[in-house]
Amino acid sequence: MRARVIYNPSSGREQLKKNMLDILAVLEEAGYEASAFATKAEPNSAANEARRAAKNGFDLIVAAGGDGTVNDVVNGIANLKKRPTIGIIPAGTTNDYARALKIPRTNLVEAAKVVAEGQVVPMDIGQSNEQYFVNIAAGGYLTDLTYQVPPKLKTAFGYLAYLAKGAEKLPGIRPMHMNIKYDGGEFNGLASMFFIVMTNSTGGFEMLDPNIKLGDGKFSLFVLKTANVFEILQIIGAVLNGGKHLNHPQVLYAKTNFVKVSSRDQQPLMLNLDGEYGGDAPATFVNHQQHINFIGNHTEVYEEIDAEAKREAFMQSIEQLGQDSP
Ligand SMILES: Nc1ncnc2c1ncn2[C@@H]1O[C@H](COP(=O)(O)OP(=O)(O)OP(=O)(O)O)[C@@H](O)[C@H]1O
Repeated sequence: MRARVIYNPSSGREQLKKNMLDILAVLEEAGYEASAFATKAEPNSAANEARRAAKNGFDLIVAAGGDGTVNDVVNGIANLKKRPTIGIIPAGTTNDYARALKIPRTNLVEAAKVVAEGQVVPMDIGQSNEQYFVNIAAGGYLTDLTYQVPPKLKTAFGYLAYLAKGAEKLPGIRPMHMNIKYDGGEFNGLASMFFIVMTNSTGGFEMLDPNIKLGDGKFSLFVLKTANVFEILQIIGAVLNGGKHLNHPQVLYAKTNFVKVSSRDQQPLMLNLDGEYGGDAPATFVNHQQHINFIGNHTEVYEEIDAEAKREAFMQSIEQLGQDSP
């Protein structure tokens, strides 16, 4: 068995570099022939290496860095027929996906040990047009504010910081026209943003959707129908209060395996995939059920589905998309 550790040498105050020999030793101990690749500060560096390693038959790719590195590694291998298992060693400023998989986030070598144990969690992967995302896709007028939130604030308060930043800019907030089609429904009207969530580890919010079940092939779709800051703060309060936001009159909530978004607004409806700018609407989001095996530290038993069931579910969503097209 061969493992390729793809690490971002700039993340986590260079701790990865310092611990790399120990990390490789842990993997070797577990029976892997392990090697490491340091990413470069250029687009797709991790993606290109992940793709190369997958094509060369590596069994395990370890994404060592923040959420950006995980997203990049996934984008490198998601459209390959034979996809290696992915492990994570969290070392970024945001490590939401590692948290969702219950990988230790304070000690890099401990994280490597969990990866070496190799408990597989088949995870759904989202696709937006040609790009893939693992955790969250969002869009709207507020979305561009994520780029203005300093990384430190991002860590401490996550999406709360992001929304607070929005609240601070109250006069600047306005709803946009959005048309959002999903399994069993359609929203057509004004909204300030939408979220497509795949885990319950998204920034400051630990429980955006109490009904989330990893690997079920469903997105959790939220449309925030208001741009009124008091209502938005009320909704945030309801989220923190244990899921009361699901029934809030200004929140549309649905479980769906596809989402199709367009806008007639004069401003572009900007998209954000796993925290990075992901182009503008129109966009089609599809869910590839249990598409990539990640390593997690879960005690729950996952209901694995077979290839035929996955294919059927995917074809169904594509069919529905086709019917919805103008
Ligand atoms: N050698 C490098 N030097 C500087 N930047 C790099 C290098 N390799 C990758 N990067 C950049 O690091 C970013 C990804 O960061 P990553 O997600 O790993 O951790 P992070 O900086 O903590 O960010 P995040 O907030 O997503 O956790 C990408 O923008 C990528 O281009």
